[in-house]
Amino acid sequence: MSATFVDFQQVYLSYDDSSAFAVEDITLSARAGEFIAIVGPSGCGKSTFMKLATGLKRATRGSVTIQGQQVSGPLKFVGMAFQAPTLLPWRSTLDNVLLPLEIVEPYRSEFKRRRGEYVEHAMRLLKAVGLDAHAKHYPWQLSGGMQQRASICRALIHQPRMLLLDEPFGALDAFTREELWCVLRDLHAEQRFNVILVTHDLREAAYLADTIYVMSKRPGRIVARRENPLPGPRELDVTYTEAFSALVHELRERIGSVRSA
Ligand SMILES: Nc1ncnc2c1ncn2[C@@H]1O[C@H](COP(=O)(O)OP(=O)(O)OP(=O)(O)O)[C@@H](O)[C@H]1O
Repeated sequence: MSATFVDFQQVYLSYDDSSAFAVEDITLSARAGEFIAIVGPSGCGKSTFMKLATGLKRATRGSVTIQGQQVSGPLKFVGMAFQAPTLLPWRSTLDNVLLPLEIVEPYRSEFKRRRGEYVEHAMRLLKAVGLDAHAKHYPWQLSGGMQQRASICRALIHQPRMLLLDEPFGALDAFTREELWCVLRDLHAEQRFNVILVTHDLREAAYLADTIYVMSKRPGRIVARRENPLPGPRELDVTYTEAFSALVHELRERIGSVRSA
């Protein structure tokens, strides 16, 4: 069993310092390399949870630690990707992927000297997601799925120990989404970074995550924790099995009972 990587202990967050909490009593821990998914109804606090995990927001009460260190400000060893790929339109795919290295230390001060090495690394990532032939293309020359692949490469370029994904595949068609599930599965299997995936898509959570947490509506609380019974890494065929459907149904029921509560 690996050591704990992310640890939330009775965490509360209020945006306006009132007693109205956006999230309440969150206790959760993830092992190093674990892939967790957070699912729940709209507005339950999934994005708030992300802000707490990256240090963008500080807990009003309780403690958030990463590798045993209290989180007290924005963390550098985190990569993030969101529903909108947010690539800069005037930069090529390759230059978009390199962007964090031009901004974040210690890479920034080494950027000019080590550019060749950084480009090699970016090209390896682009190859892993099938985009190496598009490195010189601009975002407007890429499909939505290709842009999202590029934004995942950008999130991984500084070899983060933790990858935070907020509905990263929400805007994509079902086929592209499933293709990107496989891309993410393979990158995770190879590099074993921690992943926190926030999603409305229960199939996505059941396919990708080692552990799935269900949150209640505001104030967001964790109402269920489910370890994925299906051995990983999973092939897409698993999504047609009874065991997979049973897991998705179970999650749906838990969310249903949260919504009607
Ligand atoms: N900056 C903010 N200031 C005040 N309240 C906020 C702020 N951000 C979020 N909230 C409130 O906190 C609660 C949780 O919001 P959050 O965005 O974390 O939910 P979510 O589960 O990610 O929602 P969705 O699934 O719709 O994206 C909501 O009631 C929201 O109105």
